[in-house]
Amino acid sequence: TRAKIRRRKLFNISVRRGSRALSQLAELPEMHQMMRQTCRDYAAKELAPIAATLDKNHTYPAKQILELGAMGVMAVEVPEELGGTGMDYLAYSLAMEEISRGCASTGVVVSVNNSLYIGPILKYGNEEQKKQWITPFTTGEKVGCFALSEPGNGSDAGAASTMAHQDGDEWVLNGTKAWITNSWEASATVVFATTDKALKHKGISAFLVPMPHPGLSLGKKEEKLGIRASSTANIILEDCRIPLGNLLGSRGAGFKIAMQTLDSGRIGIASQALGIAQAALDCAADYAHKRTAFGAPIGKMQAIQFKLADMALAIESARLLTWKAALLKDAKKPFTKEAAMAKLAASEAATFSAHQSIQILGGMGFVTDMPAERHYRDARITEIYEGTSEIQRLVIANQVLKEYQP
Ligand SMILES: Cc1cc2nc3c(=O)[nH]c(=O)nc-3n(C[C@H](O)[C@H](O)[C@H](O)COP(=O)(O)OP(=O)(O)OC[C@H]3O[C@@H](n4cnc5c(N)ncnc54)[C@H](O)[C@@H]3O)c2cc1C
Repeated sequence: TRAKIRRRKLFNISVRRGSRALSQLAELPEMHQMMRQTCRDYAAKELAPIAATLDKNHTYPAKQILELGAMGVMAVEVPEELGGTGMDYLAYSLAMEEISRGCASTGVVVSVNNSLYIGPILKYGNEEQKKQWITPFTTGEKVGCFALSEPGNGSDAGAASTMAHQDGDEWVLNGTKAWITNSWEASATVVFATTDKALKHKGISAFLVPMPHPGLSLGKKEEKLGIRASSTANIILEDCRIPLGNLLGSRGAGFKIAMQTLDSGRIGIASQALGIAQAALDCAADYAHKRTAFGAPIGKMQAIQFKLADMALAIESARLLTWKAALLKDAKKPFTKEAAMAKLAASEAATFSAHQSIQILGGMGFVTDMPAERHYRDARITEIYEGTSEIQRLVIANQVLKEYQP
């Protein structure tokens, strides 16, 4: 009987623990609700009204990034003693969704600073590096970037051809990094370069490089389909010298650092995609109430209702996956598969919803008077960067096959 009671108690505890985690998916803790509401209000008031102009003129949202810094959104996961907000990845995901709902370009600036730049330094940096390379990047005054891709390799990141060799007490970097978000505004970058070519991906190391810096120059700003208020350009390294102490993590650990960074980053991009998808639904549902055809609001027509239902379903399913990936990361459990699933589901929800939103708006969906066409353009990148949809499927399949290893 005692054993039975013990089992029942254990069972109750685990049910209670489980239900606490589950209840986070249904109803967020108070601090998280506050973060979500603050970002939602800010995005509705300060970002949504200017997003079209920022997009049209390719304007970096400098003032808004400073304001987001003051709100604690530029370094959500960074401990308070380093100048950050000291919250978790679920909070970061909520902030990213709401900011991107207002302006997806602003969303990607926030995401690169939080997950791609600060993320690896927080995990692999020593105390001195954290103080020097994280704290000034928590306020929005400085932003960072992440230089992994190259003109010759994106998905196949292990084939990096940028080289780093040691010369006395310095590293000397040579090569070209491609597609680097935030590069034109950044004050520092994490750069991946090969220190030992014979070791292939195990010979890649990560470096911290200040910007601007002698030997580092920028390519032209890419003319993009979407997220046009964020800058994307090559970073060219020609005998770029940095102190030996700017190595991040150990020599040869670069590929692992990059892959782990992208695992986390994908939760941020999933959240950006959710924001775009939600904005597309906001726009379409509002229009469905107001637009009349054949004597009734188009929202009364089942064909339109089914589109709205499918959009809402795709968004809510992807949101649950995204929150689950964030909760696993926060619980320090493996989340590679879930982050890839979240990114895949949310980016496909975004392109699907943006497509349907234009259809619901008809001709008005095709012109810049309404935000639907921008959502459609902005959504597309979420299926490409931080791993294409094909790469997410490979990551998921790898994990699934591991689970079934005979
Ligand atoms: C706007 C923008 C911002 C970006 N920001 C950054 C940044 O800040 N930092 C950074 O380092 N990079 C950045 N990137 C680069 C981005 O991550 C890459 O473009 C992406 O990883 C794809 O690489 P690729 O363009 O070289 O395509 P490729 O790798 O050449 O892929 C071409 C096609 O082949 C498919 N493919 C490739 N390998 C496989 C495979 N094994 N199985 C099945 N299909 C495969 C791909 O899915 C894709 O459809 C950015 C890109 C853009 C467009």
